[in-house]
Amino acid sequence: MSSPKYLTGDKAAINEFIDKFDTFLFDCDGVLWSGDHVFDGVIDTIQMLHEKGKRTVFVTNNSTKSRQDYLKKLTALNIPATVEDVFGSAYSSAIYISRVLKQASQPKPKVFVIGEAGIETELASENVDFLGGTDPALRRDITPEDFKALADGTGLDPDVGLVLCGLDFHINYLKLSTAFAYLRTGATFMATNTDSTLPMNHSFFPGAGSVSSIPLANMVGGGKMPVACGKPSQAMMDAVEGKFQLDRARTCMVGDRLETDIKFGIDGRLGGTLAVLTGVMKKHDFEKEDAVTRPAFYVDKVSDLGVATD
Ligand SMILES: O=C(O)[C@H](O)[C@H](O)COP(=O)(O)O
Repeated sequence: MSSPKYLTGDKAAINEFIDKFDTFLFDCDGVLWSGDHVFDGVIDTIQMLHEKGKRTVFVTNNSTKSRQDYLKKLTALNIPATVEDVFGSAYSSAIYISRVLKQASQPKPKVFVIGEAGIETELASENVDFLGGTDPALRRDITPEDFKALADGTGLDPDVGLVLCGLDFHINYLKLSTAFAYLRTGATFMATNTDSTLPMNHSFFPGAGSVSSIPLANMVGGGKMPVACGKPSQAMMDAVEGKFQLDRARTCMVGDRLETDIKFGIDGRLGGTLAVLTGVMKKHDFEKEDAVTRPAFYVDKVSDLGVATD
């Protein structure tokens, strides 16, 4: 693996870098913002890319929000975008379940969800029947009656054939027990994404993988991992390519996490990958001898690209 090229402060190299691509796939958390704090210069940089005729697509593993929700956040933060520019792991999962698995025509068409409204909205947009998710009936302690009903199956919906788990800010023992009970009936095991942490407010919190899919994988055992539809899944890359008619050679992935964003771009054989150091990744992560993945380029922060307009 060749050494990543550091672009910060090198105007000629940055201009050459930008000219290599027509489309930039941007990760969100840790690249554009931390929580509701948009990093300095991000808005100007996105606008600069648009003025140069470049397309920007926001590809996020955060399944708590739908495309519309993300558009509201982008708009509130003054980042120029349309709903068509957003591609999240909730949407990626919903189209995989509806169009690849054709879940509606399966003997057990319903989906049990661990996650937030973003997943529910995207499943509904694909006419996939679901339960769980933000249902307030699940936001409580497990009872002896629950143990009995989950153990003998009377507490399960016989039409559930798939479990989809993502980031759930209301995770609890009852939800995990219910999901595990469905998996024990043979339900298909899927995850929107398996990120270990969520970058938020310039710190890190439990991510989707840590709160739902990895604990369930541990319960199921045998090394069985869920089909994940977020980065670095190439099911997501294929869907992004199809929707945006990408020329992969002229597309660059911009991200803050080696094992999701950069791996997504490399495995997808994109023309390039750009790492930014405002989120999860630190320079050492890809400079160390045993780094499994290395970006082609890196900058300290996204706004370092802004010198291209000077
Ligand atoms: O735990 C998660 O779901 C992820 O940390 C989070 O949502 C990542 O979002 P992204 O960086 O892909 O925008």
